Amino acid sequence: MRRKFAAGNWKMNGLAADLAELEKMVAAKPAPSVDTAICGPATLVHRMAALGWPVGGEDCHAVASGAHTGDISAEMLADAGASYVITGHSERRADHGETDADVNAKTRAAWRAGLTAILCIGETEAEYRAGDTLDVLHRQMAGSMPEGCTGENTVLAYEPVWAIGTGLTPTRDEIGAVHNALRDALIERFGTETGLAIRILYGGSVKAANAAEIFGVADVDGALVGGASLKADDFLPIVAALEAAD
Ligand SMILES: O=C(CO)COP(=O)(O)O
Repeated sequence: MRRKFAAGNWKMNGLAADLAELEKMVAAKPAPSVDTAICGPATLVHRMAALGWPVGGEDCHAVASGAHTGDISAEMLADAGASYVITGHSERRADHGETDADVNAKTRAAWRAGLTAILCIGETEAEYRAGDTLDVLHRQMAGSMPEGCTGENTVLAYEPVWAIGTGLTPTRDEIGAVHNALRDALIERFGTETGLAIRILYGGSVKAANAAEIFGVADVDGALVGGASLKADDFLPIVAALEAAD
């Protein structure tokens, strides 16, 4: 039985003053029946973790330490109190040219440090319009997901690039068809037990207003939430909707 999971991604947002939002979330003590986490900027991870809410990084380097100015290793995130790290977010793939092989290496780095990887895949608008969504996702999964994925060390996040920060989302049927195909692909690659254990999150313009509808789709195990995770008043209703979902 997969535990539902509501994860936030603060992206390049968050100053010390914004920790007050996380404090509000902690104070609300929401939904013990679902997993929650906020992935925050590296500058805040330590302080976020100290508040007692599960925390993740947004990226990590593939190696543990060394001459890589400005980079953060998975071990550093774990040392700062993180339990998760996002790998392969489309903004890193686009802004930093990260390839599936890079994402694969970063995901293995996350495991090495004892972190759970929230591994992101998703098609661009052009790929969506061309009807190539599943081909793209299968290719990204094949390249980005290392051997050894389990329900504990990896969470898969389907984030259509064209739905991120745009207010657009695929239809329920489209999300359902994609998540169903991803589940089949996980089972084929990792076997039935593991394929059924790996959680698949949807991400892209999830808000309180559409959360219940999205969480009602089969094989949606939760969400990776960007903009609506920055404020407690936006994120907590999403967590509540996940808890209420069948
Ligand atoms: O990229 C996302 C989460 O990783 C989604 O961002 P938005 O929820 O702001 O669309």
